[in-house]
Order: sequence, then structure tokens, then C-alpha cells
Amino acid sequence: MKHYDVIIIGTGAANIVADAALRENKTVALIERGRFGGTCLNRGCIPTKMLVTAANAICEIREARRIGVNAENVTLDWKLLSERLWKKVNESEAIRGYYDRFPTMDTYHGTASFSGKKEVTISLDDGTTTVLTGDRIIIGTGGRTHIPDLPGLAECGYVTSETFFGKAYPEAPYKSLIIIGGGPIGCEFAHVFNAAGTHVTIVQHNVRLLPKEDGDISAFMLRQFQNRGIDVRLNQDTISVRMEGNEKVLTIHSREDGLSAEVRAEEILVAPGIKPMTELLHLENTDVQTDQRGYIMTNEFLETTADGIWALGDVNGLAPFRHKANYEAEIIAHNLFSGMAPDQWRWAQYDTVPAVTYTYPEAAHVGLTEIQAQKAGYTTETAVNHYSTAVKGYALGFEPGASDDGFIKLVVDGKTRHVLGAHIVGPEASILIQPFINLLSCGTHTITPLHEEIASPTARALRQKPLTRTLDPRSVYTIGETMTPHPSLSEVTMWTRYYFEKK
Ligand SMILES: Cc1cc2nc3c(=O)[nH]c(=O)nc-3n(C[C@H](O)[C@H](O)[C@H](O)COP(=O)(O)OP(=O)(O)OC[C@H]3O[C@@H](n4cnc5c(N)ncnc54)[C@H](O)[C@@H]3O)c2cc1C
Ligand SMILES: NC(=O)c1ccc[n+]([C@@H]2O[C@H](COP(=O)([O-])OP(=O)(O)OC[C@H]3O[C@@H](n4cnc5c(N)ncnc54)[C@H](O)[C@@H]3O)[C@@H](O)[C@H]2O)c1
Repeated sequence: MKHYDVIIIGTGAANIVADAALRENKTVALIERGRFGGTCLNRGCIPTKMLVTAANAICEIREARRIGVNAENVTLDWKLLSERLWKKVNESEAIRGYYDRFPTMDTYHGTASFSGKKEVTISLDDGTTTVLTGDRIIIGTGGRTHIPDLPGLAECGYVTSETFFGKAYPEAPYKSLIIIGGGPIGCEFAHVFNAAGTHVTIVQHNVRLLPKEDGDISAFMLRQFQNRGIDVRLNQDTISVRMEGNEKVLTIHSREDGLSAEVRAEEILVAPGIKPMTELLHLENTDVQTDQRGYIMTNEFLETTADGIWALGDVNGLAPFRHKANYEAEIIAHNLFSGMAPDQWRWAQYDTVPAVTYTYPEAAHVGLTEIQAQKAGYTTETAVNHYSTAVKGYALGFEPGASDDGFIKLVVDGKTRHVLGAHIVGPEASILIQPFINLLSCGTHTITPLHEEIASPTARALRQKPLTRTLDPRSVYTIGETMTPHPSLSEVTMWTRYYFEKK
């Protein structure tokens, strides 16, 4: 049985912790059951944004007519786009080789599960098993698509974001596509395939598209989708799927008027949310506790209920975004492997996690919605400003009062006039949101305990002090520690700290 200073399960954002441990010359075991690099690179943010960027260009070129630019026959070269996409995704093949160069690291390709409190058994891909122990164990196993229990779905076949960026990747855009789920995955895929000429139908359970966005933004996005010919069915129960010839037929049931209907397409993409990858871990052999939904509970230091085990990213159920997973990984790396004394430790705050949906146009937000702010007891004021009011917005073709004239909605505390939340819908919302993320992230923060019952002796002591931290807006370190929506162009400007530190 081999012993390590650090065992890391999952090679998404947890690789950041691996890098920090290696810099401290720790012995590290890195375990991955799928492709090295995790969801973001292999089947998430990166390949979707390769597709979205091409789809954006199609929409922009078509709309440029209104500012006097005519281009005929705008078509999508799916083959070229796909070649570029897979070239990027296949960078994952180099990741394991990169880590294998470190004498203090062993990489394992297989499925990890706990066989003891600090003991991990790996079912390796070659059919053998191996058992490891570790002083510190980091769980970064992510999540995967939650498949609804829908009669006929398995028999008729379907794709998920995982299989789409795998065996089911199509040789050409579908002729027609049903998308189950109107969240970020459903809406981004709808945008891509609509731009590619596919007839897209979204079947959404919620009464809104993108229900995690401000209500006005959801309504705006619905209008844009409908104007571009996407068939959006809101407030629906999915009942069953059957084949009719080569078509998949989905029966739906309106939750509003009780009427049933059928939608049909060549393929069905299932995107109704994710569930945590915890079931293979056999956490019952540890002291790691999960919540009712199966997510690993973590505190503000990413400690779990088990001594010496940390968890980060999608598996803890707190804002499933890559920038949030990176932020958490950097906190663990800083606290465990930078040689900092506990009073220099960092802790996670989740009130400034930004979110961007990369549709056309983009939707971005940080902080509270108006309703959330009112529920939190604020007397709110809002300010709305449309793209058409700015010279650049008008130059881009937005006319006052037009149905596609995007906007920013600021939610402000009526008493202090502090910004509580910013919500933007329109071109490059992912970039326009960044100043508000920086604004809300800067200043002096006092530790906010999360899951107070999860408390190592150090965490308890730091909470009692209580620890404070000042993020000076001018400091490159503050810039580096402020979240940047992944993968927005703001990363070019916001990742300066990495270049400064020559990482
Ligand atoms: C289609 C799609 C688009 C997305 N787009 C964006 C976006 O634009 N912006 C954004 O911020 N977020 C986006 N996300 C979300 C983002 O990808 C995730 O939040 C992020 O990748 C989570 O990182 P992680 O490190 O927690 O987990 P992951 O990157 O999922 O890594 C976990 C790894 O652990 C491995 N693993 C699991 N169980 C075991 C085990 N028992 N043993 C060994 N290995 C195991 C898995 O194979 C996986 O490789 C998107 C997600 C999807 C699906
Ligand atoms: N740009 C980004 O940052 C980005 C992009 C894609 C995904 N992600 C992340 O990945 C995660 C998964 O994305 P997602 O869009 O699948 O999840 P989601 O949970 O945000 O949205 C899923 C939607 O599906 C609907 N739904 C659930 N069950 C349904 C059913 N049976 N029939 C019809 N509709 C149903 C829900 O009402 C919900 O609005 C999200 O948490 C998201 O944060 C982020």
C-alpha cells in the first residue's frame, strides 16, 4: 500500500491543488477515471464555447445588414469548426504526460473509492486494483447530467453534453433537435444549433427560460429565441418518448392548462441539470457527509466533515461554474501549500460568484436579483440602461425601443446606494459584467462561516478572531483573486497576476 502526502481525486480544477502540492515537493497521487482535464476541457465550457463563438459570428453577420453591411450565403463549415474543437479538446491527452514528468507524482487512470477513512482503492483501467493512503485527500469529482426517469427515453436514445462531446458527436448539424431543459446548457446548445440551421425545440419544466437569471432577462432571452425561430415550450412536464420512423417523438404536458402535445425531432439532448459524482466514492467508509441531494458539504475553507479531506468544485453543490471551482482550488492551494500562517489563510465567499450564459446575446450577472435583495431585507432601487443609449450600442445597430435592445439592470440598496447586484443581457455581457464583479469583491471582508459545524481547530480559531482580509482594488493580487467568468474575454485582462507571477 503506497502512502502519499496528498491524494487528489479528479483532474478538473483540482489540478490547481496538485500543482501547488508539487511546488512544495509533496508526494502526490492524481486519480482520474475519464479524460484528464475534467468537464471544462473535455465536454463543458471549452468545446461549447468553440461552437457558440461560431454561432455568434453567424448571428452578427446576419444582423450587420441593419448597419449597412451585406454578406450573402453565410454558412457554417461544421467540419472545420469540429476539427478546431477536437484539436483543443485533445490537448487533454498531454495532461497526464505533463504530470508524469514530476518524480514526486504518480498518476492513476481508474475509478477511486474510499475503502477506509484515509484509504483509497482504485479500480484501474487495466482491470487491476491498487490501494493508497494519504495524509490529505482532495475530492474534486465534479458532476454529471441527471437523466430523468422518462418512459421510452433509453429505448429511443438521446445525447447529453457528455456523449455529444464523445461517441455521439454528429458529423453534421442535426436537421431537428429537441432539448429537454432550458438552463444554461439547453440555451447554449439551442443557440448553436439554431444558428447552424437546425429546427430547435426547447422543452422547459420551469415557467421561465434561464430561471436563475433576473425575470426581465429571462423574458428578454425568450423573445430573442422566439424571434430567431426557436420553439420554446415553457412550464411543461415530459411524459414519454417513442420512435416514429426515424423521428423521436416526445409527449409533453402543459402544467398551465393541462393540455398534452407532441414535439418531434431527429435527436433529443437531455440537459435538465446535474448531479454530483459522489456515488462511486463510497463515502460511507469515511466521515464525509453529504446533503440531501448527495453534494459533499464543505465550509468556507473547503473542509469537509472528515478530518484531512477537502472538496471543491461541482461536487460541493455551490455554484457549478469553472471559475468558482478554480477559486476554491486556489484557496485550498493557498491554505495548504503556500507556507502561509493561518492568519494569512483565504476563505471562500459565494456572494460574488458571477454567472454568464453564452447565448446570443449573452446574459451575465453578479450579486443579488431584485427579489433576492428584497427577501434579504433591503429596500431596493433599480436602474436600467439600454445598449441603444450608448453611442457604441447605437453604432452596433440597437434602436431605442427595439425588441433586441439589451440592457443592464442594477439593483441598489436604497439606504446606502451600494450596488447589490448587476444583471446584463446583450452583446459581450460577459465582459461588461467584470467591473461589477471587481467592485463587489473589493474592500474589507470578515470571515463568514459556512456550515459552522464543519470546523477543524484552525477554522474554529480563525472564526473566533474573527479573521478579516482587505482586497485593495489596485493590487494585482486582488485582481487575481477576483473571479472572472470562464471562458470570457475578460480572462485576457484579469489573469494578469499569473503572468506577473510567471506561472
Ligand atoms: C456543457 C457544459 C458547458 C459548461 N459551460 C461552462 C461555462 O461556460 N462556464 C463555466 O464556468 N462553467 C461551465 N460549465 C460547468 C463547468 O464545466 C464545471 O463547473 C466545472 O468543470 C467543474 O469542475 P470540477 O473540477 O468541479 O469537476 P470536473 O471538471 O467535472 O472534474 C471532475 C473529474 O473527476 C473525475 N472523477 C469523478 N469521479 C471519479 C472517481 N470516483 N475516481 C476518479 N475520477 C473521478 C471525472 O471523470 C472528472 O474528470 C459547463 C458544464 C457543461 C456540462
Ligand atoms: N455558461 C455557463 O457558465 C454554463 C453553461 C452550461 C452549464 N453550466 C453549468 O452546468 C450545470 C448544468 O447545466 P443545466 O443547464 O443542465 O442545469 P440547470 O439546472 O441550470 O438547468 C436545467 C433546467 O432544466 C429544467 N428541467 C429539469 N428537469 C426537467 C425535465 N424533466 N424536463 C424539462 N425541463 C427540465 C429546469 O427547470 C432547469 O431550468 C449548471 O448548473 C450550470 O451552472 C454553466
